[in-house]
Amino acid sequence: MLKSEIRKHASTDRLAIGEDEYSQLNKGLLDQFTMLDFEGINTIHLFLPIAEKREPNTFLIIEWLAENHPDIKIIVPKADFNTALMTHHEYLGINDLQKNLYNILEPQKGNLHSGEVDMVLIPLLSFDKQGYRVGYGKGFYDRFLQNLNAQKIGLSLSPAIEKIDDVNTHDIRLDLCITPAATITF
Ligand SMILES: Nc1nc2c(c(=O)[nH]1)N(C=O)[C@@H](CNc1ccc(C(=O)N[C@@H](CCC(=O)O)C(=O)O)cc1)CN2
Ligand SMILES: Nc1ncnc2c1ncn2[C@@H]1O[C@H](COP(=O)(O)OP(=O)(O)OP(=O)(O)O)[C@@H](O)[C@H]1O
Repeated sequence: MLKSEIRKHASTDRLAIGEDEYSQLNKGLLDQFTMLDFEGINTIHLFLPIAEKREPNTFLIIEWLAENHPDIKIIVPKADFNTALMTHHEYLGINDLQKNLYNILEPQKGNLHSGEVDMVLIPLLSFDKQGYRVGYGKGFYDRFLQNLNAQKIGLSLSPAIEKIDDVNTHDIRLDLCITPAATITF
């Protein structure tokens, strides 16, 4: 299928997920996440969820990390829609967040992080069996991941689709994708 069609289908399917199902799926996703190997992981970059779009609830992951790996530093992005680039900031807690025009929570005072990141948790609308992903189509993550030497992990509440047909040279493959039912390695 083409990215444009996948985006339509995936957005519609997501909005059909009810509150209870959303909560169950997020629990499954967290269980899978906790099974990763955190040896040598000092810094994790993650997105903050747009709950009304039924994105994976990464706050559960943040809470689990705070409890089980308090030394891991958490970095969150801020999107600049003029340049299609993101800046990356230390996560200071929920009180430092404010919604932007797109209803995405963003850090306000968190220091800019320009150092290394060991693991990136990546939002997506859909992914395929080869590890390619489809996002909202602005290329934010493709640009960010381009020169990044980190474990690239997609988070998805739905399983892989067969194939994205219009993969291009900008598209960066995931190393892993976590779903509520399984963690897939590419
Ligand atoms: N939670 C989260 N944060 C993220 C991303 C993401 O996918 N999820 N991004 C990943 O790149 C970046 C933001 N990317 C975005 C790209 C396009 C639109 C946008 O055009 N929104 C329109 C229509 C969206 C739709 O198709 O529903 C809108 O809200 O009006 C918003 C955010 C950075 N932060
Ligand atoms: N590294 C890059 N350099 C320049 N342009 C890029 C780069 N990566 C992606 N783009 C451009 O960004 C646009 C969106 O790319 P694509 O359709 O692959 O988005 P996506 O993967 O769904 O989005 P996202 O990464 O925001 O979730 C395309 O026009 C693409 O050419």
